[in-house]
Amino acid sequence: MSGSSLRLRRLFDATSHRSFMVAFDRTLAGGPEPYAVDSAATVTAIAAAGADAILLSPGLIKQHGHLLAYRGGPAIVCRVDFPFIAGFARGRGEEFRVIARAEEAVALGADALVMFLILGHEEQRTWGTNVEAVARTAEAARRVGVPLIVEAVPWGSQAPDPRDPQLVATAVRIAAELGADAVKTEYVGDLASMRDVVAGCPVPVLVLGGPTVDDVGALVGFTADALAAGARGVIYGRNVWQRTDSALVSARLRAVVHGGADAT
Ligand SMILES: O=C[C@H](O)COP(=O)(O)O
Repeated sequence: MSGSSLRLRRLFDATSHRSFMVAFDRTLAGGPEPYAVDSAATVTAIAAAGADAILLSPGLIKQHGHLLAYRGGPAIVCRVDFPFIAGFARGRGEEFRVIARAEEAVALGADALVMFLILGHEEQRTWGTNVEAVARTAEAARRVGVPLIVEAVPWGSQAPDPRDPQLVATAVRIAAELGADAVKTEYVGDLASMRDVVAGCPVPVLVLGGPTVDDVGALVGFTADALAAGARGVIYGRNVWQRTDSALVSARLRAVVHGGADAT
């Protein structure tokens, strides 16, 4: 078994084979947001909530990695690209820059890497740059022995609907064929379509969260549907940490991801 496969397994629970990952990388491009002004406090709360892994920028791994370095603590996942979205805060887009190489992320203590593959670019040139960056990072990740999770999403300006099942299926398939060890993508809205997305993707599919959903029942419900469709877990950000009832919601999500709890 390769180092990448071995380390990928560490992101998943030994019994459920699923993962409750929490993304705290939004402030990399969005700055200090509500509930995330004190980054150390947010990282500590995410670890206390029982996350299997936490997604952080290189700088936050450097600053706060020690808060996670204990037996049973969450694995550390490093975002290695910077999204030039006309504000991560203001919407979706298609520009990015690679900010850390696989070797650097591993030297910081990362157990896995995350970067975007965005479908629907306005220009072939930027699409080509994105494809090449993912392929090069996948090659470097293989060489270093660290898994690469590609956030494959139809968020480009030319994609009519970021949750279009066909486009989502295409995005994750391209990511896998470029060398991703797992993908992070949209829940496409219904179980049957999500099954097709998972069926066409030869690597584990993890579902992203997006803006905070106030209706916790709805959040838990679509999480359960995504898992029933074959998703191997979630990588949720604001839906975990950008809310007053964060600890409670984390516990419910964790229970649903690892089984034994229904969506109610
Ligand atoms: O890709 C986006 C980031 O990981 C932020 O996660 P979020 O949209 O669930 O808050």
